[in-house]
Amino acid sequence: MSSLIVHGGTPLRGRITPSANKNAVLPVLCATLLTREPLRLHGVPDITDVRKILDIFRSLGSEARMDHATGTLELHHRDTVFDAARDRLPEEMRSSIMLVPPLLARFGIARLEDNVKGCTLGVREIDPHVDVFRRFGGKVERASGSLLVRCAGPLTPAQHWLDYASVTTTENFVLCAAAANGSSTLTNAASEPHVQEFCRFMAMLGVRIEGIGTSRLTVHGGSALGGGEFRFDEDFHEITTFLALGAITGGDVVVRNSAPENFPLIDRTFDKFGVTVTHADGWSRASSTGPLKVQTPFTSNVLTKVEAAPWPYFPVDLLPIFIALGVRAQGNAMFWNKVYDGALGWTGELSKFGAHVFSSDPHRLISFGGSPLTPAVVESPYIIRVAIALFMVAASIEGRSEIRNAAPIRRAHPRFAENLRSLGAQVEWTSEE
Ligand SMILES: CC(=O)N[C@H]1[C@@H](OP(=O)(O)OP(=O)(O)OC[C@H]2O[C@@H](n3ccc(=O)[nH]c3=O)[C@H](O)[C@@H]2O)O[C@H](CO)[C@@H](O)[C@@H]1O
Ligand SMILES: C=C(OP(=O)(O)O)C(=O)O
Repeated sequence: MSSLIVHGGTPLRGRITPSANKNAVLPVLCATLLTREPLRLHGVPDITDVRKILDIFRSLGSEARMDHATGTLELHHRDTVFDAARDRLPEEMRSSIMLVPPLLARFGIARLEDNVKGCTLGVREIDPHVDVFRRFGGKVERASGSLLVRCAGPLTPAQHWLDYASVTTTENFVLCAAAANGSSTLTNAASEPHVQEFCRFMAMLGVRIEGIGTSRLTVHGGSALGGGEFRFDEDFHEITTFLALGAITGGDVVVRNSAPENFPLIDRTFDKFGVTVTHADGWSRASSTGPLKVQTPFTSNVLTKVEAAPWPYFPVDLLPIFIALGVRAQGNAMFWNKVYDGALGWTGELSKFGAHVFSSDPHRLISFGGSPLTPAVVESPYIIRVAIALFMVAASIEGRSEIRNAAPIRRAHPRFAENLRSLGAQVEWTSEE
């Protein structure tokens, strides 16, 4: 078990250049399997989920050369072979499910392990994915401990309307549609910045996509896909995380940010906790005058609230980070996770720091912020952003705290402890890897 040990209470100060977004990089990596042409990807983060995908590529016979010093990945799926009886897709990460369409398109079969689950956020359905595979002509059946998906001939174009704007289901639809010969349309598509980035990568491969960034995507598939070069954008999760770390420790952190147009709602949410975010010349900065304080609403009988749902709502993966700000800020706030039904169970750990939060139901939490906090040993669930949130609270308290089971952070944030130390944090992992 990897724990993070922090001696908190130091205001973090300095500049951070964020890495790419895991949730853009992983669907892109899965998509690369659709083309037999060479590819060069820039800004690939050294995170455990990426390593797992590259390992499976190599075991299938693909060439994958990663230069960790520059973040450049050379990929070539020319002699790739998949054997459903032998090859196992990576476990403990949701993204493995996006290897299914390229495997179907190339080999007519894919096998998905039941343990292809990501963070333990509650129910994470497989059925919307199964619906998509079936729409494109896939046959789906249960095998022991896995799902088998087959397609005797080429995938056929499809029209589909999702029950809800699911991120990876949208990406799976686009992957299937790129391989299907004709035009396919998805309604109620997800539109997160990482979904848009993934679609731009598909366009670079030669797939024409209309409606990127909207809730209806039309994909013109079937043409031979090319190779090329692609550079990943900065991760808005990591940008927000470091800005929040600066704010919660009373410091001054400046983060590179080439896409401030994605931030108006995130900025307003910071504002609700007394943190002002400014963007200038490709950098973002969080500042506060004095201790954090929750804004008082003008409406009577309501709490200041953070309402997380599919984009363009406030992003659900950022909710724990703002819960951390909530327990630090004077005043009360409500956090509403409209997506997951099991994403707030961890909040009892906050009481070990002396924080006061109340779960009104599986989707809603109220923070009664501003209580004096003391260092603690806490245990993170298998949820990347919760390990970070617990770390944030610990970093704001003078003294030694320990975040047990913090390794999920390595799924998404390369050089996390190194970046923190560059800002002045006293932090270390108890074990490497
Ligand atoms: C690899 C990857 O990209 N993972 C992200 C992706 O997961 P993922 O694509 O698995 O998440 P989905 O968008 O499918 O949502 C997950 C679950 O939330 C529930 N749900 C979701 C939306 C909704 O309007 N109603 C609803 O009930 C469903 O039970 C669903 O199974 O998107 C999630 C939501 O932004 C993020 O937390 C994950 O980090
Ligand atoms: C929940 C996440 O990842 P996954 O979907 O792989 O569990 C995440 O990136 O925060």
